[in-house]
Amino acid sequence: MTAATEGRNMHSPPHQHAEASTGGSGPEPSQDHGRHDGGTHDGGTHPEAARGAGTKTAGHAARSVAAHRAAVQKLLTHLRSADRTETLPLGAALGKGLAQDVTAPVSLPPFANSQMDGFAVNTADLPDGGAELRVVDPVPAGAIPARLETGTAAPIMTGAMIPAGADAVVPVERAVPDTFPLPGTGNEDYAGNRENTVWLPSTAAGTFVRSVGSDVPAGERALAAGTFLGPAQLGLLAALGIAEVTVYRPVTVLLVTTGDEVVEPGQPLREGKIYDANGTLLESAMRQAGLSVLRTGISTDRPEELRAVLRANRPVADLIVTTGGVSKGAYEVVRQAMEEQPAEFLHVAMQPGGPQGIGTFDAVPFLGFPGNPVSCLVSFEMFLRPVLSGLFGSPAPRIPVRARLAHGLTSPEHKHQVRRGSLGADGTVRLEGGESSHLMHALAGSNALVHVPEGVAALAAGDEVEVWML
Ligand SMILES: Nc1nc2c(c(=O)[nH]1)N[C@H]1C(S)=C(S)[C@@H](COP(=O)(O)OP(=O)(O)OC[C@H]3O[C@@H](n4cnc5c(N)ncnc54)[C@H](O)[C@@H]3O)O[C@H]1N2
Ligand code: MOO
Repeated sequence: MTAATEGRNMHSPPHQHAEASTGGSGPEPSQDHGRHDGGTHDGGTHPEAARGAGTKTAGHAARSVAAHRAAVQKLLTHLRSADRTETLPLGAALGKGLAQDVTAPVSLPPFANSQMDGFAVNTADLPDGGAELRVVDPVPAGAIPARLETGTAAPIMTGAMIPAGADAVVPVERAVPDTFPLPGTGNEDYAGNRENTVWLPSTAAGTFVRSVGSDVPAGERALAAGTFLGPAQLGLLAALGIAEVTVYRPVTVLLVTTGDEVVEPGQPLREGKIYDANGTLLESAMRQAGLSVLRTGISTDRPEELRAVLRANRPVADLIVTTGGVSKGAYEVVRQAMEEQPAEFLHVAMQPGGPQGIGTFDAVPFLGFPGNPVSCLVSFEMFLRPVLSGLFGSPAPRIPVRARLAHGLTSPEHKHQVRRGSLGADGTVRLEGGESSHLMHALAGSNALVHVPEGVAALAAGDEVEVWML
């Protein structure tokens, strides 16, 4: 939105919300206790509060974060369908979401084996006080050993099959002598001494034996549909002998940034213009989350141009995401481009990222994120990322951790505030920058989002908060 249109917005009539297209989330309880101006709690020091000062807006209650997330989920649920899956070799499946349950085709381990380099024994041969046992042929990993006869001990290597008749392994360090016979020399030890026997201490049955199926038995569900495939999950599939896996195909996002004031990085910056941060910021966040992203270049503030861009590219898009042009002005390009479409523009009780658009454009799901860069990333993290995680198992969900604030903060009581911060190794989190959503430098110096839930107006140093690592 340009300065000129901002000026005009101050005198524009209150915006009437479009018919809700997503439905389903039902009437929202009032979240904002009569404040609908998109400003903050601090009585006008926040730039966005100053910008909205004196503006009277329609008395619609803000939608809760949970309700908006549910609306986003409803908008995208149809993308979780069998015809949107593909079967890939394990090496290509990193970071994808598993589309079907995987049942273990074999047991892990597939046979009982030794957890130590030592002597396979029958514990009945080792009474209290230990016993001297005759040493028989060693069992290397990969071999099928002969049955262990009563009164004998078989040198056995880690991972080698436990001989029939043995029920425990004594580590070589606990044997006397604590060495194995030289390979190919029968019972001779490394020093060349004739050692036909070894003394072993008393041992409980099962000691250092990795029993068949103790990790996962054949026939059991090894991974559930919707699991994020990281190194550990792919490693498990490999251990089970599975070479290919069925995953969800990436969602393709058509990402369009807007604004007459916005220019591509690398271009000369004329007066009154700013560089497009949102395109790179969101494309990066989306690609990191496993999405396929199509960029169109920056749309001007002319709605017919934006509509043309969206129409030209919509056939390849599973989802359209725009930035900017969604707040209260009369000349907001995204709102205007969506006028004939089943989309609504509303306020979520969240800061930043309050103004949001949601609906469809020519039947393609559409999300309109606000123009401020931090608002864009917070919108992605609060709505799109968790919904995609829940539907497809990819990206991996953010793991909420508890941390102690390094210093106090204030927050608009009627909104869920998302601050940016740095979580240190000592478990304290330091806020980076203020609450304003244009603070890219502070965002770039952060490693976490800090959540201050609705109903909280102030927190002190040492108070616990929920933090999401970025
Ligand atoms: N009267 C009101 N005014 C505003 C409200 C409100 O509730 N009532 N909400 C404020 C809040 S909060 C936000 S966030 C913004 C959202 O506005 P828009 O989505 O319409 O976005 P714009 O006005 O186009 O831009 C906002 C801001 O972000 C800058 N911008 C836009 N695109 C980019 C980009 N690609 N890269 C970097 N920066 C970008 C733009 O220049 C503006 O400074 O509305 C408030 N106003
Ligand atoms: O606070 Mo706005 O919600 O800056 O995104």
